[in-house]
Amino acid sequence: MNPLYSCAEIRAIEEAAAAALPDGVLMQRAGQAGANAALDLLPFSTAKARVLVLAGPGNNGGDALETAAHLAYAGAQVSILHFPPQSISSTERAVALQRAQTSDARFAELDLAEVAGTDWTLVVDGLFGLGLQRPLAGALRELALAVNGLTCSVLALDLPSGLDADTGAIVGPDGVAIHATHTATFIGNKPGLHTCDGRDYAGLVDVARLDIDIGHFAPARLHLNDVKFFSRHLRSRVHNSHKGSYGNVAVIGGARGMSGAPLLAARTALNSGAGRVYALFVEDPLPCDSGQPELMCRLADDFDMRSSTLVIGPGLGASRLASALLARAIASDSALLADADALNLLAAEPALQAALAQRPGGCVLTPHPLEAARLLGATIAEVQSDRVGAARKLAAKLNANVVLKGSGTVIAAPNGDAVINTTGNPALASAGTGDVLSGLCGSLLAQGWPLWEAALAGVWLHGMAADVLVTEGSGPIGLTASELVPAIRVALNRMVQHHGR
Ligand SMILES: NC(=O)C1=CN([C@@H]2O[C@H](COP(=O)(O)OP(=O)(O)OC[C@H]3O[C@@H](n4cnc5c(N)ncnc54)[C@H](OP(=O)(O)O)[C@@H]3O)[C@@H](O)[C@H]2O)[C@@H](O)CC1
Ligand SMILES: Nc1ncnc2c1ncn2[C@@H]1O[C@H](COP(=O)(O)OP(=O)(O)O)[C@@H](O)[C@H]1O
Ligand SMILES: [K+]
Repeated sequence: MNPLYSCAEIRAIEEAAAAALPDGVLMQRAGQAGANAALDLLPFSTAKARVLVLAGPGNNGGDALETAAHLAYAGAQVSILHFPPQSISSTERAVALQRAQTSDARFAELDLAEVAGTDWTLVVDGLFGLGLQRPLAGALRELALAVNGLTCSVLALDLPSGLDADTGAIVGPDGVAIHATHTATFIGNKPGLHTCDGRDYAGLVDVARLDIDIGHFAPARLHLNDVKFFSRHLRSRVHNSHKGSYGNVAVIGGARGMSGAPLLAARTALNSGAGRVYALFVEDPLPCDSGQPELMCRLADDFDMRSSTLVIGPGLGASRLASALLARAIASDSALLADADALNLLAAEPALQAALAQRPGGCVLTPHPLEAARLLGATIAEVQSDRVGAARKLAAKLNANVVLKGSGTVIAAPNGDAVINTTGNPALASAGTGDVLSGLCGSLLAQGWPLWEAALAGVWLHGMAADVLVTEGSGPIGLTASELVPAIRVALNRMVQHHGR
């Protein structure tokens, strides 16, 4: 189910597969797959298509040369910008070069004005793939910038040049990468295409397995999120049920001046099915939430934490009272999700971290990159330069199911399993959407979902609700966290209708 492989894993699969095949077969298959993907982006009358193929010095360039030859044979007007290797290249690359040279493809000189001034139908990016060693520099950097200024489709072979296949970060400080609209990736899917800058730079991703025997693929520890991972917990409601059947959620937060955050989380918990929802305040509880009077607003200090699933953190503040509430929540036997200020308190207090890590039932943590950086004693840049690694490290350190938020949210379990989410969009980049996510995950926990599946489903539904709202025109600009709440309710009900038991 949607496995993702690291560079090292892909190299190992390729090596094992290549050993059982005649020389050059994999590159030929990659070139054919690249050409097929390109033809899908060209008009039916291929002869009218002007295709610019960028062929780098390594095997990614070999794939590009094969692709160029196929496209020329199909009748397209193909121009190749060829960057020959400095030293001896692979035999298969030399064969691919010969094939391109004997086709009708034209080998062009690098002329940035021509790149920018030609009405290309498609650019094929075969500059660099898994072998990128350093940031694009000099003429290559200028070329990438010129391509990024074009309005035509751009097909990346294996991955957009300049992007790190493992992390999705653009290589180098102030680095550049080719901004592809489509990526034909070879052998297996790669995490870097789906998180950090990957979602922006890879565009639509298609995996070409190159007919490699399934036996060469070891079980993956990293996947793309999939409804199949959690659908068995989607349950239709039975008639003979009551509010007590669907659990209690207590959202603990709301320091003075910060009452909105727990209300958003609590409203989401209620609208995603929890039987009873409490909004608990560190101090000065609101008498009620007039926009959602079903919520029970209370002072947190008096609350019996054993009675509910606990979502602690939204607007919690950093007071001693807040810290004491967090300590009580960690010590309780209730299912626990910690977010926002609870994560900052944890980062500041090693004793709380130790208590959390020893919690028999575990927990869910939902940090954004800054909160994750504080918990890891790292910088935001360090977290973002390896989001999967950071989420796994935090999960192991705190014995927690960690949801590292942002584009391509990463969910990591203490045992090292990790998932990258595929739903969601920049409409979510507004205050309060994280509170909505914590309330949603808390609600699923209260309804009996295990921690891991609640995190996967919560992140998936939260992103799906935003995707639907954007499709309907309510975003990405100006979508508010409150608007997500009814959209999540619809998405959850639809999912139960389709997949529920
Ligand atoms: N083996 C497989 O799994 C299969 C691989 N396949 C394909 O091969 C790709 C991997 O090929 P690869 O290993 O040759 O690496 P690739 O990405 O072409 O780049 C390496 C070259 O670039 C150079 N170089 C690097 N960075 C640079 C920079 N910033 N600026 C300038 N130069 C730079 C580097 O030279 P050097 O660092 O020594 O200067 C070297 O010459 C893979 O992504 C897939 O597309 C398929 O055919 C199917 C089977
Ligand atoms: N560009 C984006 N693409 C996809 N999801 C995003 C993007 N920006 C933010 N999000 C999501 O929105 C939510 C924001 O949470 P958070 O930063 O905690 O906000 P807040 O604290 O204001 O509630 C997270 O679920 C995050 O993954
Ligand atoms: K590439």
